[in-house]
Amino acid sequence: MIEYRNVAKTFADGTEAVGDFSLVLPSRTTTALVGSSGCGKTTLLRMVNRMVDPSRGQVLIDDVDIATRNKVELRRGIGYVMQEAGLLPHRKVIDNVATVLRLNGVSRREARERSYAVMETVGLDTSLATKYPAQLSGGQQQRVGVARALVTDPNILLMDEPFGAVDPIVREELQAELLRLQRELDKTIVFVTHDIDEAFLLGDQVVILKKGGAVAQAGSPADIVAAPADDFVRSFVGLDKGHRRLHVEERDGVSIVVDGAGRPAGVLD
Ligand SMILES: Nc1ncnc2c1ncn2[C@@H]1O[C@H](COP(=O)(O)OP(=O)(O)OP(=O)(O)O)[C@@H](O)[C@H]1O
Repeated sequence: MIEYRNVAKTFADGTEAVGDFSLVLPSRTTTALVGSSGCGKTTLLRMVNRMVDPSRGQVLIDDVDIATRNKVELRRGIGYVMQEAGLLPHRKVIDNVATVLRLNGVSRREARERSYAVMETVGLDTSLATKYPAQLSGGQQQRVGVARALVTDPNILLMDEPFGAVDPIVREELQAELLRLQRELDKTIVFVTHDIDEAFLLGDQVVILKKGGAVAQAGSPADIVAAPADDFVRSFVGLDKGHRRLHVEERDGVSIVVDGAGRPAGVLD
């Protein structure tokens, strides 16, 4: 379990990125932090692996304040996937994946074996292992980023807009892959996105943020759609727009679901 207790972050230049944020993220579930640019998502995410230390308040992992933990040791149990994959361009795919294992003192041979295995886990053809990142598609590079984060088998996976830079079709593939991985691996995932549909698809818990890391609403996607907290949430999730306002129409004895623009979205079973 990850817990934020009244955390705040003001950067050295005086920018208040997070005002007062509290939240519990249950183990083995995915929490999606969603909000517009600059609302503090990345700052909150990076507090979990201490890339950012809060100015006030605490972050706890399994009831231990992480401020008391050694940063290097803490990060061993936490995978981090960033936007644009962040791969080392001059190192082969397999060496990118193996980096952290080698830093942890795992032998070259074992590091390679584990890296090949995790490439398969994330759906990467192992023939790509000896290529350089620039020789891969954007989607493949993102998978390498996920493989690299998973290779040490961390309990926690932090993902910062990991699918933001790929085209919509590849993005859907990667989202489906992540859902499969989550079922298989059972990690505690913190996923940052500005896309509410992605947050609803991947998050067990969705946290809609306003500026300064203020929580507009936190809950399951169904809870949020059923009872949006206010007009900001209603508008953010698109409940004021046609595509989420569904109703049922009868056509020749079949109940079809139609959106606010009159487009059929599906049939009722
Ligand atoms: N190192 C820093 N120094 C000063 N200000 C910062 C720093 N990092 C972030 N900020 C500011 O803090 C606020 C929150 O930034 P953060 O990156 O957490 O937002 P975000 O919601 O992740 O945005 P985006 O979706 O654009 O990545 C912004 O105003 C940003 O400019």
